[in-house]
Parts: sequence; C-alpha cells; structure tokens
Amino acid sequence: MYDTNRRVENAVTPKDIKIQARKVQVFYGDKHALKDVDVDILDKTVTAFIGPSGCGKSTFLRCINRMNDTIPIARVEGEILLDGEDVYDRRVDPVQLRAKVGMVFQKPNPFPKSIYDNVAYGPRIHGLSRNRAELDGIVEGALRGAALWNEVKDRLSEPGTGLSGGQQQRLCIARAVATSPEVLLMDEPCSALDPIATAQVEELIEELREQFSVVIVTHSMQQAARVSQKTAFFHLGNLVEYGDTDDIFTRPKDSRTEAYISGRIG
Ligand SMILES: Nc1ncnc2c1ncn2[C@@H]1O[C@H](COP(=O)(O)OP(=O)(O)OP(=O)(O)O)[C@@H](O)[C@H]1O
Repeated sequence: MYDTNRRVENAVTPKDIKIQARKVQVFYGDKHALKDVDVDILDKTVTAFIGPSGCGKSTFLRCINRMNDTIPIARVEGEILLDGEDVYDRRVDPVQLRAKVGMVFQKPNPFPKSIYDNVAYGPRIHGLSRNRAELDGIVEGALRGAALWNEVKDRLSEPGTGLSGGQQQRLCIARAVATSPEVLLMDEPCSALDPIATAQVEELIEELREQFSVVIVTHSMQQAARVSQKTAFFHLGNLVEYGDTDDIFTRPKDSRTEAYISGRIG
C-alpha cells in the first residue's frame, strides 16, 4: 500500500544506538500524556513518529532536547540517554543540548534577521568560529547542507522572513544544521509547505541522515514510508509498535497499528 524506502540496513549494533528512552512518562498537570515509552533510536537513520492527533508524538519529540522544560506544567520522568548520557542530568545545560539536538518546527519560524544572521545565530552564541571568515564558511556550509545556498547566496543580507515558505523552512534547517548537531528533530516540517517544497525537504532529509540521526513527526503515512527507515506508532500516550518502516506498513503486529495505517482509527 505504501511505497517504503527499501534500503538494506546493516545489522544493528549497540554503537548505532544514538538515543535510548527508558520508561519515559510525561504529565501536563494531571494529564498523563506519555506512558512508559521505551525505544532505541539509531544513528544515521530517519525515524518517523506516527499516530492519531493527541497521541503524544510531539510530546515525546520535545523530551529528547528538553523543549518540554519550557512548558511550566510539564513533568518528565524516566531516562533519555544521548550516547549513554542522561539528557535530564542536572549537569546538562539545555542550551548546549539543543545545539547537539536541533529542532525544526511545523511552521517555518526564521528570526526577524537577515538570512546570514539566522544561520550565524547558533555558531555565534556557541562560539564556533574564531573570525568572520570562519563564520562565513559555517554559514555557507549550512546553507549548502540545507540545499538553499544557490537560491540565497546573492541576498544573504536580506531578511529571512522575505523568503518563500519552503525556502524559510530550509533556512530553519540550515539554522539547525549550523551548530553541527548530532540529532535533528522535525515536528511536521512539511505541513505548511506545498508539494514541491515538501519534495525538496524530503530529499534533504535523505541527505541529512548520512550525517546524523533524524526524527520526524508526520501525519502523512506516505511521507513516513518515503523518508524513514524506522517507524514508531503512538496511540493514546503509548508507543504501541516500533520497527522497520517496511514492516510497520506492510506487516504490522498490533491491531491498533493495522487499524491506523488502514485508516480505521485516526
Ligand atoms: N502544553 C500543553 N499543555 C497541556 N496539555 C498538553 C500540552 N501539549 C500537549 N498536551 C496534551 O498532551 C497530549 C499529547 O499531545 P501531543 O501534542 O504530544 O500529541 P501529538 O500526537 O503530537 O498530536 P498532533 O498530531 O495533533 O500534533 C494531548 O492530549 C495534548 O492535549
């Protein structure tokens, strides 16, 4: 039914595991939004989170780079290990963590600054360059990495907000990529884009996974099937099923997954 991204993946060894979630629970006040989530997310792999609205996909995504810290009523329990280190350890600085675990949101949200300054923002606050020439190099590299360089190289001082929606989303990807992240979290990154811009971002995701782990929340099962190698299906706060994308879409083990992918729940 779905055209999955069939590439032969090598057998998984522990060193391929980038993120380990153990018994992760999230509460918003009294609401128990995420229940006992255990999952291993692989390096250099695209993992899709799918499931009906309100099932906890974005909540779990936001646990990984501690964006839930910014929601006063949110409480997170359990462990999320990035390369074996708990991201909720008191010694972890969330700002440093978010440079390593970048995020792209549903609606493109460039800063009200120039194209150049949008991309240079992270490298500047994290002191990643010693001089302007180095910073120029990082900005160019990130814009090339986000497949935007050729479209903007002659207008770097113009506002990022003046770009088209698809270009703005690739600018946000360049901004995230500029701090050389190890993981990129994408929360419905194409939902505000037209089909052409969506195809460009999907192509980009395929390139980015050569460098790091990409986790994408999507409502489009076709998109999950096209871009991901692993898929996690969430339902009512539970991670119901996780496995190879091909298996989830063609041979789901759980009746709830089967019902969702065949359009009977959602
Ligand atoms: N800031 C918040 N305050 C209170 N409750 C919240 C908050 N964010 C999410 N929730 C609740 O937590 C549950 C999970 O929401 P979440 O946004 O993670 O789901 P989702 O699967 O990403 O949904 P969607 O696909 O609609 O974006 C929902 O019941 C939602 O109402």
